[in-house]
Amino acid sequence: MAALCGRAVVCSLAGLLVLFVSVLLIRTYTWPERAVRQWHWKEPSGMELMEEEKEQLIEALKGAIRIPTVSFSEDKQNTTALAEFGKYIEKVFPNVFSSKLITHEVFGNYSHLFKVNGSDHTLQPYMLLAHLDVVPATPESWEVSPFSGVEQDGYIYGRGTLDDKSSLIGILQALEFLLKKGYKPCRSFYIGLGHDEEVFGHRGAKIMAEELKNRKVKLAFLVDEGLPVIDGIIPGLNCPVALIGITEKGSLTLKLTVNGSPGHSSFPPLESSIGILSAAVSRLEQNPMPNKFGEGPERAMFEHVASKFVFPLNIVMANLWAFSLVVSRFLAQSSSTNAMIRTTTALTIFQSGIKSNVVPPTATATVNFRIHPAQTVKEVLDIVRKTIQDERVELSVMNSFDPLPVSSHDVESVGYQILQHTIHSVFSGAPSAPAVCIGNTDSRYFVPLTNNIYRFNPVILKKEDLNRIHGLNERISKEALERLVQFYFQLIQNADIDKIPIPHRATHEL
Ligand SMILES: CCCCCCCC/C=C\CCCCCCCC(=O)NCC(=O)O
Ligand SMILES: [Zn+2]
Ligand SMILES: [Zn+2]
Repeated sequence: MAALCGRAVVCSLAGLLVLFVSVLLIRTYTWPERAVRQWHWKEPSGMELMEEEKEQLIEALKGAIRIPTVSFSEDKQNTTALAEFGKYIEKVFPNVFSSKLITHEVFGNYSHLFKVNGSDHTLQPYMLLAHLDVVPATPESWEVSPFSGVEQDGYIYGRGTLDDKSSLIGILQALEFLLKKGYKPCRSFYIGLGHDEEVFGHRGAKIMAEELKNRKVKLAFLVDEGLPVIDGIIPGLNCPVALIGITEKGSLTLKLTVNGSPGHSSFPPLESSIGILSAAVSRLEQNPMPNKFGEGPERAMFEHVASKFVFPLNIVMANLWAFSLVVSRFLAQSSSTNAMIRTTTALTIFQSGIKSNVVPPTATATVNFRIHPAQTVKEVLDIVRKTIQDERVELSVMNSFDPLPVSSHDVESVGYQILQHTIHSVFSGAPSAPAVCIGNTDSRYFVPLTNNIYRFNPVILKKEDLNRIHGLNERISKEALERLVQFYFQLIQNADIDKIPIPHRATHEL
């Protein structure tokens, strides 16, 4: 009898296992049909750059890198360089500045707004954004001087080659080439070039956005800097994938202060302000914010490219209903993937002390949190207070904003489809996926103007390149720069799409 029961249990378990494996395989290998729009894409004209054009482009970027438009803080920017940059783009892109189709305005002394007037006023305009300021660079740690625009082994080196002068020059250069070829757009578009993105954008992009809002401008979509085409960054993903930032993490910057009594170091207090503050920031670092994998758009990103993972990871990614716990733990292991799944905690400034035999009265620290779309500033603050649990540590909010709204990214979404089509064509068929932009961009100020903001940097980035952004030896290959211009060249032309698309069923549309 017992043997019979045992057999029945074994049979049931085997049946369940077969069922489980069948579901996994069915979900993995039968990609669901998706309704896609049959867009009427026109073939963009004159895609290949001539040698002379390639040379012009490279020189244009090198010249831009040599102008040190550094933002140190909101109140400390290299304004001489910012002014010089304005004159530089006027000299390098004469057609953009003289075209009758284009109006040009300056905001906050150094930010630039262009409107390129299209022929069809029934089409809603769109906007391209980039910024001309850069973060500081310490020359002694670089292989080449960060503002020399040096070319070495096929790469142009310098601060801004990835963030964000390449895009700025790419947009203007693409427009310059198009104007030279006699191109006239159907759809109007704006180009916004902010001068203080690296220090919150309050005087540049924010003012531009407010002015456009006052003018009652509504945008079909907006494309700003953001996530790249990643290559080799997610283990097991066997091809480059273009990540389109459909939302952006929120941000919270806190100043932590501990006030103690100053005195002689020969009879120090039992607990110093430095010791108390160190323990507090250490607790924050040792207790990361909760893993939120599956509660924001990052889950859809993995499902989107599930079929591009190597076996057996393709099965895992196509079946996150069963494996999300294990995937989330795996993603937590590296800094770039960890940033996708939780609010991150970065200890960025720590200050105290003036002399080796003086006990300092005060210690301060700055902590920057980038907030996952499934959390809010308030929730993060509550967790911080609970984690520190020390009344002696004063908290003050230096700046904060909640995660940005999720932009539309379905088959009906014109902007997303134009972007996706352009990526597919320029990056040799690379699949794209909606994702969370982990850095913050000027585009957040344009939320009142459009529901369709996309953060995308048209550059292939490998794991070893990640730390070059805001880091040492920032560089872009000449080939990548040419491709970047191709991207804007085609994006601008593809945005002229005017036909109302006919709903259509197709398979395997990424
Ligand atoms: C699933 C894991 C994929 C991880 C991919 C990580 C790729 C990271 C590459 C670039 C970082 C994104 C930068 C976005 C623009 C940030 C601009 C900026 O610096 N803003 C200022 C700020 O955020 O403080
Ligand atoms: Zn940037
Ligand atoms: Zn930056």
